[in-house]
Amino acid sequence: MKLKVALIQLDIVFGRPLENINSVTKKIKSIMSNENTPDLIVLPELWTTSYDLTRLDEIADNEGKETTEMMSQLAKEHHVNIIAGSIAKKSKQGVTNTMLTFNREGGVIGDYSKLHLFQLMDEHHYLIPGKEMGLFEIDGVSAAGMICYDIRFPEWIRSHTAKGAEIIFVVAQWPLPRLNHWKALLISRAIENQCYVVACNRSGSDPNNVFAGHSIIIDPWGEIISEADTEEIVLTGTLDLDQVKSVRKQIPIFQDRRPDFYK
Ligand SMILES: O=C(O)CCC(=O)C(=O)O
Repeated sequence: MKLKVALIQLDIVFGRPLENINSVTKKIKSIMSNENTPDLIVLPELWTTSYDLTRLDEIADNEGKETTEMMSQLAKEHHVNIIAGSIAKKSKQGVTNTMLTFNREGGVIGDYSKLHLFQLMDEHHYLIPGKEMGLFEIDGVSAAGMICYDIRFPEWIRSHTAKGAEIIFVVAQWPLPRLNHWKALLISRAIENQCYVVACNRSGSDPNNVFAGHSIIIDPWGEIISEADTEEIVLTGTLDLDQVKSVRKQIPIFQDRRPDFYK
């Protein structure tokens, strides 16, 4: 089983959802007008609003309705799976940083809200954390979604791969000064979980940060399949899911682990 992925590494206009929605729609249509179309498209974290947290009351998506309508329509029209990065989703309880995933029929198959809020970028003052796991199934493959800072918590990712996830999708707004952490953490997560890691970061800057880009696709052996630079790009790659099985057979860490001792 093979899965072709396309990661839209884009610069995001600060606090202007409409402009971002228009430019992402154009990019998705352009990707899907090529001959070699992907099975799956991935967007970065908070791609509609960016980190304009003080204006979330005004610009967060009410129950995620606008994003759901638009992405569902695009997924269905182009018969493509879409991991719609994450958005600021407003509900009665507060605003979450939420990753919505759509299948080729336009159905919502994943709804994961960031568990670990990143204090360095004030998330804990404006957002509430999620309460659910990020597991979903895409074209019959078990996968999980993670949002940016989540990758610093290996136990969170392990709890998903222990339940069968073979691909970890990461959406991010990871700042440039910690680019070395981004790469080291993602490669480590791939090696220790013997899974694909598909990570889409943003490029450009906002009033407070310059972002790293360097979206990346890593195989279950920890090898980099493709990697972006800092600029806007559509990064593509093909995942061969048989490789997950063969690496897990060669070094059977899921059989050998001793969770009873990990307290
Ligand atoms: O952990 C980091 O260094 C970056 C995390 C981050 O930027 C985020 O979660 O938005």
